[in-house]
Amino acid sequence: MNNSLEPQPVVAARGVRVAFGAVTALDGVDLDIRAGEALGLVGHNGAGKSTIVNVINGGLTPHQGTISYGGVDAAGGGVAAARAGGVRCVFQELSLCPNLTIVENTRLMHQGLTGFGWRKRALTLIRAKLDEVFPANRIDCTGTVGELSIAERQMVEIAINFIEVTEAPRLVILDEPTSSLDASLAEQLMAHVRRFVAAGGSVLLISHILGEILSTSTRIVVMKDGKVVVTKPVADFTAKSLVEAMGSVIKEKTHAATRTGANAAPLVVDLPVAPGSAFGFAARKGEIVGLAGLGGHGQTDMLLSLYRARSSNWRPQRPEEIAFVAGDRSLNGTFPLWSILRNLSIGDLGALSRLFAIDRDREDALGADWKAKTAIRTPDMHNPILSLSGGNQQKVLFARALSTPAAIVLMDDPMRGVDIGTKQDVYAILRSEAEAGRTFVWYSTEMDEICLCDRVYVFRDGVIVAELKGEEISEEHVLAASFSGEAA
Ligand SMILES: Nc1ncnc2c1ncn2[C@@H]1O[C@H](COP(=O)(O)OP(=O)(O)OP(=O)(O)O)[C@@H](O)[C@H]1O
Repeated sequence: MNNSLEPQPVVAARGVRVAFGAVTALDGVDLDIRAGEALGLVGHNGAGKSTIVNVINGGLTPHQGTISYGGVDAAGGGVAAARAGGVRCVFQELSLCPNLTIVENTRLMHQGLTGFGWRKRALTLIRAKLDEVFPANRIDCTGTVGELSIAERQMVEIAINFIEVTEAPRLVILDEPTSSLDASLAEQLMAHVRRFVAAGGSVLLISHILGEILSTSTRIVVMKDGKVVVTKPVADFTAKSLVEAMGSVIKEKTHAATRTGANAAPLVVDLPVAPGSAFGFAARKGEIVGLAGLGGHGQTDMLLSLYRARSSNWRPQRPEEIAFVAGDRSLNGTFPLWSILRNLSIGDLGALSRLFAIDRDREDALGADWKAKTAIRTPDMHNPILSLSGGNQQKVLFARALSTPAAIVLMDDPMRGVDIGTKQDVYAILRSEAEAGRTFVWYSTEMDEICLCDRVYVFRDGVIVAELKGEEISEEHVLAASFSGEAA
C-alpha cells in the first residue's frame, strides 16, 4: 500500500448542493479523494451517490459549493476540467455506443488515439488492458459492442477507463462496477483495483455489495439523504456497523432448508434433459429455484426460453400467468418516456381496467402500495421513471412483476443496484409469496441470494451440470460445480 499521500487531494468537493426540482439530491457534501486510496462510497438507493459522481466527473455543475482537482478549482470547467484532472468514470448505466466496435469505442473515450494506425494501437491497448483486468476473457475486440452480453459490456467499459494513452488515469470512478459480473469476474476487478491504488492511483468505488467494499476500500464514506454521515478507515467498520451507518439492520437469514412439504407440491414446469445437460429442469408450486454458475453460461437463455416456451410442458397456459423481471433494465426493462406509475401498472392492466378504461384511482392505489412495500424513493409516482436513482428503477421493475397474479415469476438478476435494506424486505416478500404458492425462477450473480433458494441448478457452458437442494446449497458447492462441473 502506498502511504506517501499527496498533500492535495486528487479531488476535493466542498459544500456541494444539487437539487432536481423539489428533490435535494446533495445537501452540502464534503468529500476528499487522495492518491493511493480506494474510497468506498455506500448509501441507500437515492442517497446521492451517482449525483456526487456526476459532479466530480464534471457532468453536473453544483448549484452551490466547489470542486477542485489536485488543488485547482474546476470553476465550472465541466467534463474537460475533470478529464484534465485525470478523472475517469465508469457509469452505472453503461455508456458505450452499441453500433460501434470495441476499438471505435476506445477511440471515442481517448481522443489521443489519432493519426495513421490508430485502430491498431487502440486494439493493442484495449486487448492488453482487458487481459490485465480480466485474465482469460474471451472478448473479441474487433466486434461491435451490441454483440456483447451485459457483463462483457461492463468489462469493456471498465478496461477502457483504465487505459493510458497520453496520460495515466489518476482517479477511476467505478459506479456499481460489478452489478452484472459474476463472483469470479468481480474478484478479478477488485484485485485490479487493489493493484492500481497500491501503485498510487485512486479509485472511488460505489457498490451495494458490502463484501467488496470492505475487502477493497481503504476508507469508507457513508451517504444518507444527500449528506455524508460517516467517513472512517475500513478497519473501523464491520458489515453490521456499515449497514447500521446506512440506516438499516441486518436481518437474520432464514434458509430454505427449514421449509417442509416442498417436494410434494405439484410441478409447474417440467422440461426434459437437454442434450449435454446432466439434469432436466423442473419447478414446483411454491418453490424458489435458483440458477447459478458463472455469468453468461446459459442462465438468461434458460429464463428466456422458459418465458417463450409456454409449451405443453407448462401447466400455466396463459401468458399473464408468467412474469419476467428483466436483467438489463435500460434495454429490456423500463419505458424511459413513461412515469414511474405507468411503468409499474403496465404489468397488469387487466386488473386495473373498468369499462374498457384504466381506473386511475385503482392505479394510484397500486402505486402507493408498492411505493411503501419496496421503499421507492420519490415524492410523486407520476414523475418520470428516469428521475429515479438506478436502484429505485430496479425496484419498480420488481414491483411490476410481483403486482401481477402471475403464478410463475422469472427473474434475471433483479436485485442489482438495490440497497441492502430494501433487498432484505424483498427477500421477505419473495419468501411469503412462495409460501402462498407462487413459483420463482431466480438467476442471481450474488451468492447470498442463491443461498436463499430452495433448489439450485448450476450452469456451465450452456447446460445444467449440477442440482443442489436445501443444505447442499453453498458457495463451495456452487463454485465447484461451476468450474469442474461437479458439486463438491
Ligand atoms: N434527473 C433527475 N431528475 C429528478 N430527480 C433526480 C434526477 N437524478 C437523480 N434524481 C434524484 O436525486 C436523488 C439522488 O439520486 P442518485 O442517483 O444520486 O442516488 P444513488 O445514491 O446513486 O442511488 P442508487 O443506489 O439507486 O444508484 C434521488 O432522489 C433521485 O430520485
